Amino acid sequence: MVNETVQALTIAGTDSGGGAGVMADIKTMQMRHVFSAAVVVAVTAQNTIGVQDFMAMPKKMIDEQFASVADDLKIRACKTGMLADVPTVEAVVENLKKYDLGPLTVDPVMIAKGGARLLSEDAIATVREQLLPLADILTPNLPEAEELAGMTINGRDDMIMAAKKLQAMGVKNVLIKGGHQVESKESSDFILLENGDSFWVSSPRVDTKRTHGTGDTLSSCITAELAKAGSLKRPFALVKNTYQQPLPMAFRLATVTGRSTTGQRLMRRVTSNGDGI
Ligand SMILES: Nc1ncnc2c1ncn2[C@@H]1O[C@H](COP(=O)(O)OP(=O)(O)O)[C@@H](O)[C@H]1O
Ligand SMILES: Cc1ncc(COP(=O)(O)O)c(N)n1
Repeated sequence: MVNETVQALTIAGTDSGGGAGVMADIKTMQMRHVFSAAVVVAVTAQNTIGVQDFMAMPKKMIDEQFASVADDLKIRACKTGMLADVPTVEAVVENLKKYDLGPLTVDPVMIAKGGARLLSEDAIATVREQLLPLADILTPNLPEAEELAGMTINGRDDMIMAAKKLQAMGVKNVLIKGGHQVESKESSDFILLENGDSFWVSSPRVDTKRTHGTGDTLSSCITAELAKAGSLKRPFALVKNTYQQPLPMAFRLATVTGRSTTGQRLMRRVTSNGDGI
């Protein structure tokens, strides 16, 4: 049951296929019992095979969505996902500064798993310079961490160094996702907290290419938990606990037989964890 007084906001692009973007965010937040609002900044024509097309929203429409949400709801935490291009990033930054929407999780979506660019190359600098300083937590995957930190990442020591570099750019907490280390038997994420504490969260790698939407699921789960708790302690405890659980057999079978994505399975692992932490 959703607690309608606990409200979170996703600021991202839609996925017509329902596996990533705003759709994954809403499903995840809902399953974490949080009411989710959405500011749609881009629309994609997309499925599990790839992104066929996308269109960014005009600034006026982005501004109006932020105003509608802020005038009516009491948003306790928010996240950004796909931000398309420079004008869109700038419009989002302007609105994030204008309204109090609680702690901000930035998922710096750049390139979809299928290879389509969801953030123009010239917008990377805008994200680095204007959006990162507003982020309470940044959740890049490995290629995004490389791009933002300006270094190549080969292994754990590099992930630690990249997280420190990103923190030096003004981000309070950094979670570097290890999903793209396909040669490793584990998927290991590195978390560097504001107070300098750090830890690794590892889980056995699911042998599948169907990982569409995994990052969105993770960042919207963190955002939902931030909306409930107001601090990062509980969201990270949840993420850590969730990942340390073995994958239920049904999900392992789905990898082999079904079209279920790792994102959807991860969502179920996250959500099947209940509120017991
Ligand atoms: N094949 C996999 N097996 C297990 N966990 C995975 C797998 N792929 C990704 N993950 C986990 O899913 C989350 C999202 O990671 P990743 O796929 O790298 O993000 P993104 O969707 O942004 O590229 C991370 O916590 C990562 O460790
Ligand atoms: C609208 C939208 N937002 C984010 C992603 C990234 O998800 P993934 O990297 O798993 O393809 C996506 N494909 N589409």
